[in-house]
Amino acid sequence: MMSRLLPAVSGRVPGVPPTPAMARVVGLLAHRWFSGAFRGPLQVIRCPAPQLHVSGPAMAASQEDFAKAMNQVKLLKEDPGNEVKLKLYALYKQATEGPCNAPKPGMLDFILKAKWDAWNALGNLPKETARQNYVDLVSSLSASSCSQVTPAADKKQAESDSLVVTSEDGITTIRLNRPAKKNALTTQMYRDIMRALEAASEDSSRITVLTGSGDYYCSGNDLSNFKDIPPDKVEERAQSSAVLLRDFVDCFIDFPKPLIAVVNGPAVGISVTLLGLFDVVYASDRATFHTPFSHLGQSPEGCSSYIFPKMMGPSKAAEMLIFGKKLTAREALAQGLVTAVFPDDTFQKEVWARLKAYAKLPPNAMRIAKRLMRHQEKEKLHAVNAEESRVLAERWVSDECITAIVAFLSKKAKL
Ligand SMILES: CCCCC/C=C/CC(=O)SCCNC(=O)CCNC(=O)[C@H](O)C(C)(C)COP(=O)(O)OP(=O)(O)OC[C@H]1O[C@@H](n2cnc3c(N)ncnc32)[C@H](O)[C@@H]1OP(=O)(O)O
Repeated sequence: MMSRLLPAVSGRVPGVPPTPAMARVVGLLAHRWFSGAFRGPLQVIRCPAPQLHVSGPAMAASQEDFAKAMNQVKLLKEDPGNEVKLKLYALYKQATEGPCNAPKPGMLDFILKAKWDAWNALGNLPKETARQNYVDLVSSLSASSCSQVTPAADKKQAESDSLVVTSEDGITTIRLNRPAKKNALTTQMYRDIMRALEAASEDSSRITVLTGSGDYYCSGNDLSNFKDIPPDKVEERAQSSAVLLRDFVDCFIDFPKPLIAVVNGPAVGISVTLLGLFDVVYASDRATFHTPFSHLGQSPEGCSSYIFPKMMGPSKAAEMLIFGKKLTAREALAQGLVTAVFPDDTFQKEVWARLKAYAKLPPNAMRIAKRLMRHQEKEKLHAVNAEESRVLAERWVSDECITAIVAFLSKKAKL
């Protein structure tokens, strides 16, 4: 089935170079980036599927992994759907041929055009990254039977893991588990959350919850993700991070079951913007909601540039997304970002009692209600996500952004 996705698109036209402005900024500022070996912790998804194993700092997939993944694709039991097939096609082409230089097919060549668009959207993503993303995607597709009750033996180790996924009482819980770093999201965590969502969409649970361990819900993107990038790789990294971000947010847009955020404490950056893609958001009265994008020289993501103005009106959204105004839980409730606020001392008890009751409702009825409420906006949300990710890739190489991140990493600044 999948082998039909792999025929070559022939013909060559000039490629898509990075903009001269970006290249200039990278050249001027590259020397200010941090260097030195990254010493990230190991991260684990607690999941019996063999593909979701311990992984350390990002590694490039070997040709052998790539070849294995191509074989795995042919063995998939279920059709992954056109959107995923297009992603696989695009990554395969990028990994084997590099950026799309083929002539754009005519408007009426629907299939060829969709394939060309998917490939072309990868821009200058390096071949190695495309290979890795292809392997990751195939691995997540093969892992669809994952995520049942966490084995008791694993629970002992969970404290040291960055992401813990459990499934119990009809609820799959994805817990951010880096309390010492305020649950900041590493690159590996983005990938692991995507895999966990893919698995949760297929498992027997009825609702899915995202929450955090410790005093924070999440402090947003781990700013160390910007560390250790060789000067000549800054642009490449910005592009591959934008692809990762887009794929990550797409998983939330497309998630088919009720998705609930249990916001146990302060939330920052992408952990706030994503809330607009959840069905229900419960917050402790200790939680705050902070999107300091301008302070960081960055721009909004998670479809917030579209959802927040619709949800709270343009001027309240501007206070958050342009001026970085931090909201209390009660203010977020008043703006519609939060569904309900609970006193911190009874938060866990009250919220989980509610969720357990919801998880007893008929699953198909819940999915159908969600689909009816969301499907008309889906296409728009994917377009907004693509644009926000593209713009962020530009911001990441900007002087404003680099200065802010250098200040944080050198301990000169904090929110
Ligand atoms: C694929 C890529 C997608 C990218 C998507 C883009 C998203 C955009 C965003 O999410 S923007 C938001 C980025 N987040 C921040 O700017 C928060 C930075 N952190 C802080 O300002 C503060 O740490 C704090 C206000 C969250 C908490 O302050 P507090 O004083 O209570 O605690 P500490 O500062 O001592 O924090 C404890 C340790 O945790 C580390 N840490 C916290 N947040 C982050 C982070 N986002 N990135 C990296 N590290 C973080 C902090 O450095 C401390 O570490 P240390 O103990 O080793 O010093």
